[in-house]
Amino acid sequence: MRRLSSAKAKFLRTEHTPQMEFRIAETFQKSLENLTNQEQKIVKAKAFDIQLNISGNSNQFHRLDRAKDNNFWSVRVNSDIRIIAHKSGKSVMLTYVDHHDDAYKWAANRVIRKHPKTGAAQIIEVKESSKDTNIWGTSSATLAPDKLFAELDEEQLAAIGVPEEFVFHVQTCDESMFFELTEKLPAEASEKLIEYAAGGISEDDLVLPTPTSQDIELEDELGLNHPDARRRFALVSDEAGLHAALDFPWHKWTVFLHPEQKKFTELSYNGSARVSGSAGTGKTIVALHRAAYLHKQDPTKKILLCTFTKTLAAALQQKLEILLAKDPLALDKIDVFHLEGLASAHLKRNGQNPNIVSKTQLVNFLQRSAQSAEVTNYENGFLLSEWDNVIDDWGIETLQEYTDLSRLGRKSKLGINQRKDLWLIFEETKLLLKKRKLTTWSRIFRELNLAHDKVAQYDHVIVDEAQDISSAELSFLARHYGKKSNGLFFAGDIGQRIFRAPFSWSSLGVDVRGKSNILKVNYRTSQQIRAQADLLLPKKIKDGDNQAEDRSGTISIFRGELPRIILNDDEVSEAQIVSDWIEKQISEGIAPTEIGVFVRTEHQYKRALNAIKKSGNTGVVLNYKLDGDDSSINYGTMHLAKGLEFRSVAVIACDQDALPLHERMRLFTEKADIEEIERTERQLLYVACTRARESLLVTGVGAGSKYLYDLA
Ligand SMILES: Nc1ncnc2c1ncn2[C@@H]1O[C@H](COP(=O)(O)OP(=O)(O)OP(=O)(O)O)[C@@H](O)[C@H]1O
Repeated sequence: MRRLSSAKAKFLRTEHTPQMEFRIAETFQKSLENLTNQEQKIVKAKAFDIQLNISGNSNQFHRLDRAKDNNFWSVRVNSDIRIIAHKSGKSVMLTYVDHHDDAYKWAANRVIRKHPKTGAAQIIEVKESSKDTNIWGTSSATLAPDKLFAELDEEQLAAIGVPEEFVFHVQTCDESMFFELTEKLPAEASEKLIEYAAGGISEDDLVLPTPTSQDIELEDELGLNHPDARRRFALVSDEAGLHAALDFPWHKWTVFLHPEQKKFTELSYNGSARVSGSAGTGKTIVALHRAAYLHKQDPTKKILLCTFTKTLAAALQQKLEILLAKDPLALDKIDVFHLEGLASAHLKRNGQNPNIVSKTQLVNFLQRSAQSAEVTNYENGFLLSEWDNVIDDWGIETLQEYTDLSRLGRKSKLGINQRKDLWLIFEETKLLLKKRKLTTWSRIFRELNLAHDKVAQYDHVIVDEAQDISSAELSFLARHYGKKSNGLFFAGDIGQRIFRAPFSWSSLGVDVRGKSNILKVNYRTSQQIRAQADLLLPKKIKDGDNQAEDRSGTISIFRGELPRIILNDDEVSEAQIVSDWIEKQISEGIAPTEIGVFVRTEHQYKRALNAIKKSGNTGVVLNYKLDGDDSSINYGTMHLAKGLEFRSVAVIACDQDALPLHERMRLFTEKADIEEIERTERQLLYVACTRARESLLVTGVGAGSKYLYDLA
């Protein structure tokens, strides 16, 4: 009879525990990324093998005798590569993968343990370090004249999840070591410290949150189910989940959600709810996960994930395909549309093909109507804006309705006589539209009735970039889906409203009060870029229902270079600056497709293209399919940038008359209207700047846009 080593025997004794749990640690994904494609392939195959045979693969595991944590085991992938797995209780977790010696080295000095205060599992690197030796080899005491966290005692640091080994280093950390330190700490502790250092929280906030009844219910031996741990150690319950984790290891969002993101993903409510947060805080990620989550809860339900432009819908579809790569049935049950696309598809099914009036036609009609009504003291732009935001969007059909209207989104107070004059123009325009059998999207949404269209009967509707929804679109959604359980879910940032005037959602029966919350961790943008872009907007912004959203206290989880804001004498020198910047990005290994160049209007495209060409590259205008070629730099208007992201972004041609756009400003005389335009122009610059992950350049010519002075 062959005797088993005691280690293997112990493994076998525990392996038949019912309902073994399989997990992937974030560190595993990260290490997988560092392997070659070929190596990744065989590691993935082995990972699937482990998952499939979770209760019967003991002979693949070899305990690491010299590791500090005796729950670490190695799994042979080939003669060179080893997976490091952690096994405790009923959980098997892949934690690391590398070439043999490096994998063993990684495991030798690490332990996974439950934080004594917070109860969350953490991976800790345990060095043979005494208190006066810095974890990175230098003496922190001598490096830290301005200690950032000297005021915080051990108790407070423990309450936010700082592991015991790091307490001294946190207490002696200064600004120069700050990010190096926070990168080594568990995310929950880093985030609280970043927030504290940025002045966002006081010492009083650094207390242990009271566990909820659900936390207590989920409590486990190692703390792997703790909400803070789940963002590092993802439970993978099926093959599709493992595919999502392994096929796109750099897309961490597919498996690791912030506890707040998870909360919103799984929120249950009647009617409507909303998740907010400044740019890059993962609202779209919540929208995607929520769609997948609702499908999993009940695969018979139909789900609509929608937004406003084709470009954004294409971006959502791409991400959904990543999240559900191996779950075609789920993909089938989740439709992604931009709202006009949804309406078009419905009309087509009914054999209708509406003739939508173009902007040029509309301006022409308004102009002609003004002449025939002999009311010529209003600019075309003003008429168009009044038409779009008031008459058409709110479906105003009579002078009475117009005079009764409480100017919802519009801030200016048009007197009765002015409205009477203007009504002559709009009434005539309506007639012209009717005569030519033309219509508008707002009219379509107001009249759209999907009651008998089975294809469009959705159980759950999720709307991304909801800050730019029109009243006609919102009332359409509310009519059809607003009363259902988990009917409408909105993700958006009112600080990024760039297309529409604000209006009261509650007046249309959409009440998200008490069912909305704000995400505060920015995953996209470096601390430096985010902090600077935030200077453009007030800390609190009110929505159309007068509800204030507090944007302060948002933190970024990584650092980068400071954004550069440069004013130039002329366009030639601007092109040189931008071209040099592009060359620098490329020399640092950033691919052309990871660079975006944005301008205020299409008229400025030439400036973008000149700079791109000067750097020796080719440029391509961003298109809605997001299928630019593999070697060109994307450029486009700031509006087109919405919802997208690039490693490096240049926002150029920010001249005095471009931001705020002079052509737009001169249409209005009322202070309130001008303020509203100023707000959206500012927000537009904020949107463009926050597309940048690592590097941001903002340029203008001459005196430059006044907003650049706030940004600097
Ligand atoms: N939990 C997460 N883990 C890792 N990365 C994340 C996570 N959540 C979001 N991200 C990443 O952060 C970036 C921003 O996410 P997302 O686009 O969802 O933000 P947003 O709030 O919708 O931004 P915007 O308002 O600018 O459209 C994306 O690159 C996304 O992959």
